Amino acid sequence: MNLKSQYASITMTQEIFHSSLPLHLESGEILPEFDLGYTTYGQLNTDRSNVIWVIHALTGDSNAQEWWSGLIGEDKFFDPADHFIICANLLGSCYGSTQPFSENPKTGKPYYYDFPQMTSRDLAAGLERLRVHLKIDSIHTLIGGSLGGQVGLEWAYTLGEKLRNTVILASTAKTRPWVIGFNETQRMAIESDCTWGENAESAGQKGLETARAIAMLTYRHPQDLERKQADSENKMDDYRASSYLRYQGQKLAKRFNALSYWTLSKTMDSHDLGRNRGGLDEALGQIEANVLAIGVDSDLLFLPSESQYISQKVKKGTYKEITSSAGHDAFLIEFEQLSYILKSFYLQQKSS
Ligand SMILES: CC(=O)SCCNC(=O)CCNC(=O)[C@H](O)C(C)(C)COP(=O)(O)OP(=O)(O)OC[C@H]1O[C@@H](n2cnc3c(N)ncnc32)[C@H](O)[C@@H]1OP(=O)(O)O
Ligand SMILES: N[C@@H](CCO)C(=O)O
Repeated sequence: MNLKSQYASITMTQEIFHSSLPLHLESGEILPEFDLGYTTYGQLNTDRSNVIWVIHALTGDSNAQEWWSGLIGEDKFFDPADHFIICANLLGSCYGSTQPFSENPKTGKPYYYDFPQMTSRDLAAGLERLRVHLKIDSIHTLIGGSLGGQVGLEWAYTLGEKLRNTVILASTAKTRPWVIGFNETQRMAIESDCTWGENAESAGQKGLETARAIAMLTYRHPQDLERKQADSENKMDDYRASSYLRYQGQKLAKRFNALSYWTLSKTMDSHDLGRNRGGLDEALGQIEANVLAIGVDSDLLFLPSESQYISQKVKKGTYKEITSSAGHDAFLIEFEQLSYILKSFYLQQKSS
């Protein structure tokens, strides 16, 4: 579907890529075939050197120009008039790619709880299959935050010199117990829903609301809630913070499903760039691309030190930090700082 924008030169496409070749997963399981829904903005230039590949986070979709509107779009830092911007819905997610509700070719029925566990390395392998299909031999920049940063690091490792720049935001090279713990509380909430276990797309949805409420506290910061959710002094119940978290839970449950959420939270947990590669330092040292790791000073989920570590252990690393009271989700909010950091990074590449 080609949607011409108001500027004749800028196109947007939304396609489904079908891979009929099996994907061999890290667990040893096999995904017999799969689909990836993807969105592109702009066009490839003559030497195909203007590819910006965006990787979304946990509940994201391929419409990067929507959820990252401050960074991607006409007259934004990544402008489709200059770049070919592509974003694919990650395997396991429910926005057009193969996921727990997809048909299992072996049974002719939805996978549901039989959907194979996938790691960030598997999700990167799925994106690699799409890259080859699209005949994209070189990627100018790979950029992703949180889970998107985990998948981005895995893909940067295998892309080698096919990738020039990698921008990893609010993420990590190996998921720590702190994050696994938060994800486990969210899965416990989903599993406590009496509908969990049913072969139905509505299974676990109330539990998902609670999971999202827990997650929102990891995506923000006490200062953020103090600023936006504080109540008047004499309040004794029905606090703004309570209704805010309940609202956010309901809002996610309207657009996402519990099985995809459960699946992708396990993907986040199992992320370890160094697994079967001689450890983290060895693996990070193999990445050929220029790496810009961006931390958020108030991030309580993926700590700034984890971004600093990435920049210190890769061959060509730069660390920058966003200053924000918003916490982890600042990578979705602080566009002025992000654009400035990116501009100085690319200028540094030009001068080196
Ligand atoms: C990288 C990716 O893949 S992104 C992943 C997919 N996308 C997402 O997760 C959504 C991304 N966007 C967001 O999370 C947010 O919009 C952000 C982070 C970009 C911006 O967050 P903020 O501007 O701080 O919005 P905030 O978290 O305060 O929520 C505002 C919403 O809560 C509502 N709200 C605020 N306070 C309360 C309250 N006390 N009670 C009830 N509702 C409330 C607002 O009405 C508003 O509703 P709306 O979203 O329907 O308009
Ligand atoms: N809030 C975003 C980023 C989480 O890391 C999401 O829901 O995916």
